[in-house]
Amino acid sequence: MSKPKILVARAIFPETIERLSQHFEVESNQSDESWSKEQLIARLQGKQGAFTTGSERIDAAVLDACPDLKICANMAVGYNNFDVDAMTAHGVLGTNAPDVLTETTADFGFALLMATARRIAESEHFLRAGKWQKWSFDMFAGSDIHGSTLGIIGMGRIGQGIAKRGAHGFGMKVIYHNRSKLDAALEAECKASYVSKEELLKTADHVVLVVPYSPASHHTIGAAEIALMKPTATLVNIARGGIVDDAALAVALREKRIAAAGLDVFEGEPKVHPDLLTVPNVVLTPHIASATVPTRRAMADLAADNLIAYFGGKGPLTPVTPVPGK
Ligand SMILES: NC(=O)C1=CN([C@@H]2O[C@H](COP(=O)(O)OP(=O)(O)OC[C@H]3O[C@@H](n4cnc5c(N)ncnc54)[C@H](OP(=O)(O)O)[C@@H]3O)[C@@H](O)[C@H]2O)C=CC1
Ligand SMILES: O=C(O)C(=O)[C@@H](O)[C@H](O)[C@H](O)CO
Repeated sequence: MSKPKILVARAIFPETIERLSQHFEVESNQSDESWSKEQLIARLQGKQGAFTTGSERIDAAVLDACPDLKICANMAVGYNNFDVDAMTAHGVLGTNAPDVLTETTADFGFALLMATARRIAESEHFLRAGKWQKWSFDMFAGSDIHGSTLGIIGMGRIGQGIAKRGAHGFGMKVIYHNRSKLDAALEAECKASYVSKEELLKTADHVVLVVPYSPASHHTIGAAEIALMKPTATLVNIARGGIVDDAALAVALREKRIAAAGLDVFEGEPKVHPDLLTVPNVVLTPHIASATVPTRRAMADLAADNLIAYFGGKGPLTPVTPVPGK
């Protein structure tokens, strides 16, 4: 029997390609070229499965043009690159890669918070530029992490990981906002209290965003929300580009309406709003929150496992679209 045909849309570990090749006829983008939508559609012709990353938009145009496609397995927990309604209407399954990256991403969220609040990147640039001539009482004085109030918007798996690090490791008071409240046992584990978004923005010393991107969460933080925050507050976005209005944030940072921001994700990335590149009080990283070697391997393994389980007749492991018969 011939093997199902799959497309691996971006360069990935050679071991993952080897493993997939045991089950599938694999075409892969190991040169990591940037494909246009037309090129993606051309490569997907005759393929029953796709190994995708957050970079490939799977929408009605792609689905209409690729009638053989049955499943797209994302090597990411976020799946806002999938048009879930269009995939459901076309009977194409989507899977994501949850859990395996939770702790690694929470570590990074906390690292970015600390770098931002304690002005680590800004002070390092100052030192490297040869500007350090003397000690002074307020040189790069930032804000404290320990004992401060941490506000988390998007208190899911990763948000809870950050909350535990803050509450148990740094004695922070943790407040959070979701559309729904966590159950009491989870709140106790995270030492966290539910508040409205407005109260969170007004009272938190540090606001961390870990909410998935959707039309409902578009510009969760814009000029009006920033205006509610303390002038000494920091804002960290490890969620997705589009959760923050980057243009409004750049203005707020320049005018010191909040103290600082740490951003791993950007509207229209890999492009970054030019004004963010020129304000000093922001730490910018290129979407690397899940980037440790073991975690990237685990994410690739889970995406591959989803394809293998589905074509092996077991059904997808971590579906994000409805699964027929379930
Ligand atoms: N920078 C990076 O490299 C990475 C970024 N991410 C991002 O982090 C996101 C979260 O991942 P994970 O924690 O595993 O996901 P979860 O689904 O476990 O958590 C998401 C949380 O957000 C809340 N939420 C969803 N929509 C809204 C909304 N409109 N307003 C307020 N709260 C909302 C949910 O609660 P409720 O439904 O009650 O609202 C839930 O608690 C991913 O979707 C991805 O975009 C993840 C990994 C790495
Ligand atoms: O999992 C997610 O949602 C992410 O944002 C990151 O872990 C990925 O690196 C990125 O999406 C590429 O697939």
